[in-house]
Amino acid sequence: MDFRSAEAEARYDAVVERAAGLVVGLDFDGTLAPIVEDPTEATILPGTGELLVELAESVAALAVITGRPARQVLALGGLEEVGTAVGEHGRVLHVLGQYGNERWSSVERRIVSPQPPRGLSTFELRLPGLLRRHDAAEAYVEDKGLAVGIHTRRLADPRAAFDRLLEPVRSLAGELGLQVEPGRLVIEVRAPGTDKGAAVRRLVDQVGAEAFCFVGDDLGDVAAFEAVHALREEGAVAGLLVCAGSPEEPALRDLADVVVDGPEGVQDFLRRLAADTGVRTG
Ligand SMILES: O=P(O)(O)OC[C@H]1O[C@H](O[C@H]2O[C@H](CO)[C@@H](O)[C@H](O)[C@H]2O)[C@H](O)[C@@H](O)[C@@H]1O
Repeated sequence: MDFRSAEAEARYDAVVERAAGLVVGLDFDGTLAPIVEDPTEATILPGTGELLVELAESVAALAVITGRPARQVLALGGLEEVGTAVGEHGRVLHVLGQYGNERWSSVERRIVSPQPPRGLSTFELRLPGLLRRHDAAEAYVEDKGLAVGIHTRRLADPRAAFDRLLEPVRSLAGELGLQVEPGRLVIEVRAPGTDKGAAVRRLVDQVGAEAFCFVGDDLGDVAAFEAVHALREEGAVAGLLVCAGSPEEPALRDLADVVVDGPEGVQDFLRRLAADTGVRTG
């Protein structure tokens, strides 16, 4: 585990000190689940669910905050079972899907979701033509209900295809009042109006959090990093930012207090946090 400065180490100590009021927010793909070629085959790294349950004993709440649909991440992460075990410790697991557009908790156990955004069905109708015109007809299109993900990972030159598509997708999405969310070899088109930063702020209010630790790996997590950073500057919470590092996406490294090596490194971090907060509250 690599603290980026002495100040970062002090921030770790501050969130551990406030463990009873700490919310730990985690991204899914690239953070809890290793990146794989086929998005339908991603699964939480074995052992991480158990670590989350252990950590729940000594913190206020856990939250998985993801671009995925809530229903999908509950299945891929085995999070219904994790939520049940977290509940046995008297704690809550929150799952915020589609960048905070969908909400599930281990207490209510139902997904609250808005209607698909206006313009999304038109976008989907026009997308195949756009992909053909930009030599990316074989891109994998993920229909997420409230959003569409255009994946280039399985194309011959994934980065070049991503770069070719980004501006035309941005332009069509803008025409239809939709928001573009670039990620790791994926361009997502979704409803505007919320992001992972808003989801973090809502959780802080809802839980009455005194500390917030967020762990993420990708561009969609920048808003959450910025929210924790701002809340920390305002003195509202103690905050810690952890980057699940990868050679593919360096954007979060410079914003983070701690850089770990992908989902395996996240496991090591959670193990240490569970041990340190356990000592504190046990
Ligand atoms: O916010 P996240 O939990 O990180 O979700 C972001 C998007 O992740 C998924 O795509 C990424 O993971 C795939 C599986 O490893 C990989 O094939 C793809 O290249 C990555 O971009 C997911 O498919 C999207 O729906 C999520 O929004």
